[in-house]
This record gives sequence, structure tokens and C-alpha cells, in this order.
Amino acid sequence: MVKVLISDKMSPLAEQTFKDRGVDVDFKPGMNKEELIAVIGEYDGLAIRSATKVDADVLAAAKNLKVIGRAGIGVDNVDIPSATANGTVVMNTPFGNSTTTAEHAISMTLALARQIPQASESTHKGKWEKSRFMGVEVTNKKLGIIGCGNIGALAAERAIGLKMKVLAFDPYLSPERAVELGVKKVELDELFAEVDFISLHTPLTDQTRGIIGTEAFKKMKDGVRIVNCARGGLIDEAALKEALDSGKVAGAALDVFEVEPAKDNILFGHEKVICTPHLGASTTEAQVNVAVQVAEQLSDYLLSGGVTNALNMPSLSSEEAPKLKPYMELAGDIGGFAGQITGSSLKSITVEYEGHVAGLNVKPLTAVVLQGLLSPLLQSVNMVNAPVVAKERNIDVTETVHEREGDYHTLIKVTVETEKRTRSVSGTLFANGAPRIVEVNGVNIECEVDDFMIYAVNEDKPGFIGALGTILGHNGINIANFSLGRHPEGGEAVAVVGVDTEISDIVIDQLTALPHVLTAKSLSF
Ligand SMILES: NC(=O)c1ccc[n+]([C@@H]2O[C@H](COP(=O)([O-])OP(=O)(O)OC[C@H]3O[C@@H](n4cnc5c(N)ncnc54)[C@H](O)[C@@H]3O)[C@@H](O)[C@H]2O)c1
Ligand SMILES: O=C(O)[C@H](O)COP(=O)(O)O
Repeated sequence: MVKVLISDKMSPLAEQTFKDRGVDVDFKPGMNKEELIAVIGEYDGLAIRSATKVDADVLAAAKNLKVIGRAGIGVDNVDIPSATANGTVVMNTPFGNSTTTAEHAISMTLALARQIPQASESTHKGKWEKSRFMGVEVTNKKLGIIGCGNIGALAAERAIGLKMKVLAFDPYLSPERAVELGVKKVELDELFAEVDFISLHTPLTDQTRGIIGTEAFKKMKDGVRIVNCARGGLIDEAALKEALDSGKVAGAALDVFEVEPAKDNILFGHEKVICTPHLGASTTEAQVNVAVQVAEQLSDYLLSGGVTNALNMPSLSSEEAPKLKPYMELAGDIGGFAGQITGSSLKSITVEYEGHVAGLNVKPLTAVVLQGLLSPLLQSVNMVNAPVVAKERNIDVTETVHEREGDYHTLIKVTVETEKRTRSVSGTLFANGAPRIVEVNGVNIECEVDDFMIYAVNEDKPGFIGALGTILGHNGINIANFSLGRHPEGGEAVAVVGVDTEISDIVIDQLTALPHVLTAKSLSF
């Protein structure tokens, strides 16, 4: 039974959903790093929010961890490159809390405009400071949205509903989408110069870290108000304090902080700052959404191979997974075959799909081909990390889907280019779903994929087959399948032999020593 750990506070519906799907689940929120490292090796899946930090140390101990699911959006608490290298899929739930967070950003904007938290605190103290809390209207004010993705767009729509004029800076926002949303797409400097309120909605990346800092403040209007419900680190907090003290910034509403949990922060106690403790996603509705979604996504992956909302792997729906299953085996066999007959370093890999398979989601198949191809060369390659491993080694990977009908109702062909030569291996599925290799280096053959195989290339001269049979017989090796092909007559011939036991180097040496044999290799699957 697969086993999952929930290591952050989460709606009980997550635990229930895992149980309903037949997944063994432990709910242990609040563990420190050492405690997590001590237990993580037991688990196939990990469900988290933002508190658990899944860094390289945790992943090094996560020997069985196949998938991490973030019940929420931001995955900056997960070391994704290390997870990928570990072969662990990382998923999030990109839409489950976006409405809630957009509502929080709008609430913070209004609270900032009317100083509601400060006025509430003062009123609770019996001060009745009616003249102290003079606010501003948001109607007809300009709001600058930085990062107009899911949440930014939802916040923009709501702000437009409040009669604000919305400007958006997002290099990936298309002009058409901007028109559809009713926002003006601008460059960052124009946004800074024009707006009365700024609301941040980008992830924290190398490009966005400190996007609001000393230089940015210089470009803004006096009396600007700033809302951050995205990530701490987008704002340089020391620079913000200076800008608040100088009066350049009239107020800031912060849900997120450079260091969290934020128990101590230079902005705490500042009269122009209102704060919430990373509550953007904290509504009953959002927490139910993300908890159920993450549990479903993790269960799907662990139980049926369905991949939804993964950040380091192509998607594969639960409906597609069973259809792709026989092709996954075929792709792995073809990749493994090509990898084992290829001796020198790879320059490029082309994966072509033809016939029935061409109509399926081929991205995961290409990942499995790469896994099969790279496994003979590298340890710990799987379909999650294989594309990254190929990229790191400057291996060009091309995926081609052909609409044409070929000789087979379905065909996957892998062509591998090395420093020395180009090789190809093609395979198909028989009606019973069994993989068949049907071509090697341009030579048509037809062989099943056995656990142990011999691959031999020889000059097409009489006597080879008898000699090969004799050597195998003398070594007590039983032949299960035998497939031969040649191209052209008298040219290069290929023999692929399925055998019942593993082939030793001694046998391979004997085969290689036969007259006219160019190559003999032992393959295993
Ligand atoms: N406070 C909370 O509790 C809370 C809740 C949910 C999400 N978030 C955070 O909100 C952020 C946005 O979430 P989302 O779901 O809208 O993500 P999203 O991916 O849908 O949108 C992010 C947008 O930022 C844009 N972007 C990226 N780099 C940019 C740059 N350098 N300049 C301008 N724009 C840039 C992207 O093009 C994208 O459109 C995330 O960081 C997420 O973690 C916070
Ligand atoms: O990125 C997110 O989804 C939010 O920051 C929510 O974080 P939380 O799950 O810790 O509330």
C-alpha cells in the first residue's frame, strides 16, 4: 500500500480523501527539519503547504518519495531541481485558492485606504479618534497590478468592479488578454509613475526579488500605497520602511514577509503598515479546495500514474494513464534497446510517433524513452529527471508526431546520433498490447522483448547462425526467440536473440570472436 505524509496543517478532508482512495496516510504537522528527515524515507508521497521546507537535505533522505503535492500555489519552499534530480514529481493546486487570495488583496487594499485595522484597534481602546483616521476613496484611483496571472487577473476584475482603473505589468500578459480583462498593459516604470495603489501578484524569482526597492520607490508617485499578498522578498523591507518614514509611501498592507513565520520584523509596529500572517489562502472554501485537490492528485499519481499540475513533468490525466500504459512499456523498451546498443556519448535523440500513438499524449512517452536511453549510462535516471539530465548533457531531443499512416497501425521510432554514427530502433504494439521491436538501424526484424537478449551485427555471410547456436548451446543458454534481418543482401545483418538467462562477458567475447561478427552485446530489460 502506498504511504503518504501530510506534514502541514491541512483540512481533514485531505486525510479523508487519501483514505477513501486506499492510500495509507499519516498526518503529522509541525515537524522540524530533523524530524522530517528521520521519517521521510518511509513515504511515497508528501502533502505540504508553505510551512514545510523540502530542501536538498530532506530530498536526500526521501529515498522512496515519488511525489510532493503543494496544497496551494507557491512552491518556493520546495527545491524543485533537487526533487527532479531525485526523480520526485512536484505538483501544486494552481487555482484552488486564487479567488480567496484575490479577495484578500482587495480586502487589504480597502483596509489600507481606510486604515481599518488601526481604527479598529483605537476604537477597541475606547479612544474614538474620528479625526485621526481620514481615508481615501479607491473609486477612480489607479491600481497597478504587478503579475497579472490567475490571482492578479482576479484582483484586477474585482478592482474594476470597485471603479478603479487598472494598469498591469506582466511580460507574459498578451495584449488580447489585457483587453479581455479591461486592464491597460504597461511597462513597469509607467506603472510606477502612474498608480495610486500597487498590488503584487508575481512568484518570487530571481527577476522579481526586490522588484519594489529603493530605485522603484524613486519612480513612484508620492503617497502611493502598496499591497503584497504574493511573496515576501518581492519588497525590500528596509527600503519600504525608509519610504514609509519619509512619507513617499502612504501605507503598506503585507500578508507575506521576507522571513516567515515573521515573529520579528522591522515593519512591525509601524503605524502605516497593516499586516496579516500569510492568510491569503486562509478561507474555508480555499482550504477545502486545495486539500481535496492535492489528495486527489497525489492519489492519482501513486495509484494510476495520472499527472496533474506537475511543475517538473508533463501532464497525464487519469483517463490517459491506462491508455498510455502499454506504450510506456514499449517506449521504455525501445529507449533501453537503443541505449544499450549505443556505446559512445549521445549528441541528439529524435523520437517519432506514427499511427495510433500519434493521437495520444506523447510527452510522457518521450520522457520514458529518454529514461530508457540514459539508464545504461547513468544511475538513478527516471522519467521525471531524464529530460533535465539530457538537457544538462547538451543532448538535443526532438519529438515528432507524424500524421501519415505507416506500415504499422502504431509505431515509435527512436533515432540516436552519437559522435560516431546514427542508430535507430523502432517498435510497435501487437493487438494484445505486447511490445515488438520491428526495426534496428534500418534493418527490419520482429522480436519480442525478453528479460535477457543478445544483439549481434555481422556481415551477411553463411555460417553465423549455426556458430551462434553452437556457442549458446555449449554455454547452456536456452534460446527463447530469434529474429534476423539484413539490409541489403550480403550487407549488414542484425540478429536479436531472446534467451532464458543472463549472458556473461565470456559468451559475448566468444560471439565477437566469430568470423564476420561486427558487434555482439548483451541486453537486459
Ligand atoms: N498570500 C497567499 O497566501 C498566497 C496565496 C496564493 C498565492 N500566492 C502567491 O501569489 C503569486 C501569484 O500566484 P498566481 O496563482 O497568480 O500565479 P500565476 O503563475 O498564475 O501568475 C503569476 C504571474 O506573474 C507573472 N510574472 C512572472 N514574472 C514576472 C515579472 N518578472 N514581472 C511581472 N510579472 C511576472 C507571470 O507572467 C504570471 O502571469 C504566487 O507567488 C503565489 O505563491 C500567495
Ligand atoms: O502559495 C500559496 O498557495 C499561498 O502562499 C498559501 O500558503 P499557505 O498554504 O501556507 O497558506
